[in-house]
Amino acid sequence: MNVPAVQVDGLFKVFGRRPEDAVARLREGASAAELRADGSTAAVIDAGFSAEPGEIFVVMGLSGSGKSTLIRMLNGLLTPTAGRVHIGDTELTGLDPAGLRRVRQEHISMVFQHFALLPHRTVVENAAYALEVRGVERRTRLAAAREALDLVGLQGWADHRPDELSGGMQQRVGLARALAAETDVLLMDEAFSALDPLIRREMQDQLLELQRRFGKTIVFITHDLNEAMRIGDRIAVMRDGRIVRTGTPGRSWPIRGTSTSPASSPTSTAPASSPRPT
Ligand SMILES: Nc1ncnc2c1ncn2[C@@H]1O[C@H](COP(=O)(O)OP(=O)(O)OP(=O)(O)O)[C@@H](O)[C@H]1O
Repeated sequence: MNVPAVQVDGLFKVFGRRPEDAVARLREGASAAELRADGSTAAVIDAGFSAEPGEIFVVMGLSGSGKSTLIRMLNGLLTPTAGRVHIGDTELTGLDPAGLRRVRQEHISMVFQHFALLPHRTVVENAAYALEVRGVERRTRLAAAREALDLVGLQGWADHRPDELSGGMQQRVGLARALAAETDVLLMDEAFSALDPLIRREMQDQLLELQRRFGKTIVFITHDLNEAMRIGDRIAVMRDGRIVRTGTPGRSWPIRGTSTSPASSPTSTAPASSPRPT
């Protein structure tokens, strides 16, 4: 199958009592603050975008703006209150649990901020984990995991335990796990945010290099404007649950106010058409 787009239409997630009623009120113009007064949290409000094949689509916003809630709806970890998520032609939001599991296993990998490695397993077993869940036979999955570890520069570390590795190396294992799974959609939730600045930059470079080679569809969450500008083909800015701006990094991207102010006129631009800043 070709690498699929990740498409989001009219997506809402409300926590609290009677979330569907809250969505109806939001659609009628109620504000998130009004809902909060009634005990509901509107974490994602009417989000829409399409992350295209081969693109790194960055979602940037301050803490509490709804980024994690949004990305968790992209792989079905959270069920939207309203709206749709498509992975290619498959509507995620319309699948039963077994169908959802299948799409996740075959198409979607997630890389987390705190690595999510299994401490009692070796590095190679961790890198092979997604394949194990998929039922791939041990020898085949360990061979694929070793190849993926080579790709992220961890040759020689396969038989160590995660706690013998630095933070940067542990996150490379997280990346290797995603690569070994050979899924075409990669969801990264603040994946480099726990790393110190030099290592973080190295990881950004590594991701760009891997992306040049494999051309997946990547949705990358960050609160860091520099990171967004460095790796994003396009950047969506979230504020108080809403995507307030989508644009292409470069000279035209208005840096001032992107992280906190609402956009005066959100623009949508074609993916991957302009060079990345270096
Ligand atoms: N399970 C939940 N129940 C109730 N409210 C929640 C839940 N999960 C998130 N929220 C609320 O939804 C809003 C958005 O949270 P979310 O974690 O998605 O934001 P974020 O941009 O990822 O922030 P951070 O970077 O701090 O994780 C916040 O007000 C948060 O308190």
